[in-house]
Amino acid sequence: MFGLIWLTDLRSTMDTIDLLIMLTSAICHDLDHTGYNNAYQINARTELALRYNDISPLENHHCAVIFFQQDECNIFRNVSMDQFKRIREGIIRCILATDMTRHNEILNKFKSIQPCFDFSNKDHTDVLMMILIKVSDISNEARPMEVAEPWLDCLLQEFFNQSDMEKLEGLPVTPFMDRDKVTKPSSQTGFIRFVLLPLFMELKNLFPCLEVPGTHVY
Ligand SMILES: Nc1nc2c(ncn2[C@@H]2O[C@@H]3COP(=O)(O)O[C@H]3[C@H]2O)c(=O)[nH]1
Ligand SMILES: [Zn+2]
Repeated sequence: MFGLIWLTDLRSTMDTIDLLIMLTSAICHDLDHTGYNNAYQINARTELALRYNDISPLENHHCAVIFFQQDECNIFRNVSMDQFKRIREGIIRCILATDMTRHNEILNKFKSIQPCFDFSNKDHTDVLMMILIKVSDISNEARPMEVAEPWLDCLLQEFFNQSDMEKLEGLPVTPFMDRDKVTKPSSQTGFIRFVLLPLFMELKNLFPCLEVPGTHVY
């Protein structure tokens, strides 16, 4: 997120509260993650799923953890009431946008406003902020291989751990997490082609400076 803000020079088009919202959301967006995704939470009827009525249980939890912090851990203790209201609303919007079941909804919204994007229109910048946190969230593959691959290995380990648990508990097995069906290349080619690139390409259309010369994707 920090890199994206710099590369797209958002400091000249968005105000500092929005930058604070984006950076804080990026840092906190997976706070206290259990390592099991929403589908598991819902199918296993975990405490989180019950608490949040199956509605983005993880993302609701990550976000709530931020605002439960008190005293010296409350990073908002010095902001005014009005600023707090705006920051809280923005962080909730950004973190809830990281639920991948909302991927197409948010991407389509961005596509529809893209031709007439206006930085002074709050509806537009709200969608852009959701897109930026989504891009940051799934951007591991945009990093050099020696940085990305160890993190990918951790991700696949987490996936396989979940599908093993689903098998053990007799729950529906999440296909893209099944060690008997997924390999590292098959997982990544599908994810990059169908999820990552369509999202990244839309952001590049708004910010052509994000395209690295000589890497045009057709
Ligand atoms: N297969 C695959 N999935 C990814 C990759 N990066 C992010 N994701 C998925 O996108 C999800 C975004 O939200 P989470 O961080 O909860 O969990 C993440 C993973 O399920 C990747 O490089 N490969
Ligand atoms: Zn998440």
